[in-house]
Amino acid sequence: MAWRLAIASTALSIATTLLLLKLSYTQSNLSSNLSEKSESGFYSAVWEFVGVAAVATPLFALSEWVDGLLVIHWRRWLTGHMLDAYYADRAYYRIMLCSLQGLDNPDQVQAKEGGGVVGGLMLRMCEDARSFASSSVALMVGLSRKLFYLAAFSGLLFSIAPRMMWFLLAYAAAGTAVTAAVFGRGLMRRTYEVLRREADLRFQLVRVREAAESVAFYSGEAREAGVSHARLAAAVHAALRRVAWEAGLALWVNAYSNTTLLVPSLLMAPAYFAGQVRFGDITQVSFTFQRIESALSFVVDNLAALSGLAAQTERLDELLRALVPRGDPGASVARGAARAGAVLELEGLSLWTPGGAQHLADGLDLSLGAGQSLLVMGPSGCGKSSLLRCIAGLWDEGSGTVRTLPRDSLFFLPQKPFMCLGSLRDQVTFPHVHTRGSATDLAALLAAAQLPDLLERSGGWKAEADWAQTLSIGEQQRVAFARLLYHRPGLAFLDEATSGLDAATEDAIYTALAATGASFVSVGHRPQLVQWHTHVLEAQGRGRWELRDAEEYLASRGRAASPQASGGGSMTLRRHTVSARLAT
Ligand SMILES: Nc1ncnc2c1ncn2[C@@H]1O[C@H](COP(=O)(O)OP(=O)(O)OP(=O)(O)O)[C@@H](O)[C@H]1O
Repeated sequence: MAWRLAIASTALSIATTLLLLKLSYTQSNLSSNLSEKSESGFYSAVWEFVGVAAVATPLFALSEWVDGLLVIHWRRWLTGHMLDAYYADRAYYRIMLCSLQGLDNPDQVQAKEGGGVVGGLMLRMCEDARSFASSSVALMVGLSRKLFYLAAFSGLLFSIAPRMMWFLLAYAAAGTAVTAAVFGRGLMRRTYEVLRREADLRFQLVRVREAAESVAFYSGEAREAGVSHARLAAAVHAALRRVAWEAGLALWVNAYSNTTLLVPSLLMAPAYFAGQVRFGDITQVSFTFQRIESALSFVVDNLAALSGLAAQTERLDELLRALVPRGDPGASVARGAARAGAVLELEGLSLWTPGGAQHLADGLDLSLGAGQSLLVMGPSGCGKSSLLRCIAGLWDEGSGTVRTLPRDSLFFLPQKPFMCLGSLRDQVTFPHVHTRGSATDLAALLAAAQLPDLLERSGGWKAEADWAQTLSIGEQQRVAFARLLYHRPGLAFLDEATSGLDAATEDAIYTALAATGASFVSVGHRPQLVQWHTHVLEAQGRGRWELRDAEEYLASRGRAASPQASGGGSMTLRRHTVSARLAT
């Protein structure tokens, strides 16, 4: 559609240019007949003018309308294309990882200093695509129209006043060269800076909105306001610098174009006084001169818009480049299908954090059979969630092999619950778009997830709310568990998915999970979780992990927690302290 509209816009540009050319002859006739006091000639020129104007007026309006449609259709295609690239191949996640490492913009320190250029780019993706589409269409249409003017009018001017044509060509070439050299790159840089600083400010405000409650609990307004004000100041500073450049450019453009105002009359006057040309020729030459002058001065007149377009193009290009997968970064984990009877196999798995700063697993071997379950334990930051990231295919840096069931038989409950935009039903069926099963089946899932009253409380399956803000973390974890039951995976992963729940609810949840017969892998800190698993994988530090049978693990813990052991003693002591405080 955009291509068809572009062709229509070009055809209309040609038609309107021809009409303008015709109009210049009509105007010339009008003025000449007036000055020669030829009444009949004057009125026939008037009718001619009315005829041309009657065709030209709707054509100009049609041309505007087609240009407007072109902007909208192109914008729709461009934004749709960028959204596809953003969601394809988990690019949104990859560029988040890259921006954390400051890789989004190889030649800049900006990524670290600005709070994530890619973060800002992502926020402005739709906005940038919209303004890119409108300004590029405006400039393209403007440029093509000027080229048609140039083609149509330069022959005319050459035939009437060749000296003037040469003057114009030389003048415009010099003007364009000076403008591009003095203002071009500088203005483009300033515009880019303004776009970037505005994106930084927006990024900060969105972050505060997302973490509003935490900021409020910390009474962190003053600090966050300080950061927002600093970013606003940076945006204003960038805008002031651009305005200064624009003022300089406006001064130059005015001087440049005003200089040419008198040229046609000055150059034509001697021939007119000598009776060699008619008066109408002077007006026609002035009209033609202005058309050609404006065509040749396209760069001078539109430098601000061109530099804005260049900055927008650069930003979109940066984002598109970030969305394209980089070449193979080197060693990466191999993947395959689990062999018969197994649901998860890790063979000699070595895992690094992205960028390779930390070694999280060193030659880990593990095999989990159907119906078995594994609890991953270890101190905070040892790499428990990262193991799941690697199994899910989010992280790849390392070596060894991961074999699992097919991706659609796996289901991950991440550490931070995610509530999508949409109804309560959407929360349970996410990421499915179409619901499987009846409302009663879904209600049974909520009941199994220990949320029997949520449906009624929320106002039905179609109720929409900001679920991430209105449900407690524990409730969000239970909704996520209902989601897991809905998808009935062969192998489920629960990353501290019950950390917000009391022990009784956690028990009920694991009972429901065990009843499904699915294999599952949990990440957790609480020792009482062990009872629900057949195996325990515990971090030993420096990337080493120990796999044990759950019973063996409990037996060893029992020995360690005997009254003689210091850990058991301190736990008892703490309980006494609490009850003493309560009694007081
Ligand atoms: N995107 C990332 N880039 C680089 N390092 C990261 C990234 N994400 C996490 N890490 C680091 O990897 C290490 C392991 O993180 P991980 O989330 O796996 O810890 P964990 O054992 O699950 O911790 P917790 O129990 O606190 O959830 C941490 O030191 C963390 O700082």
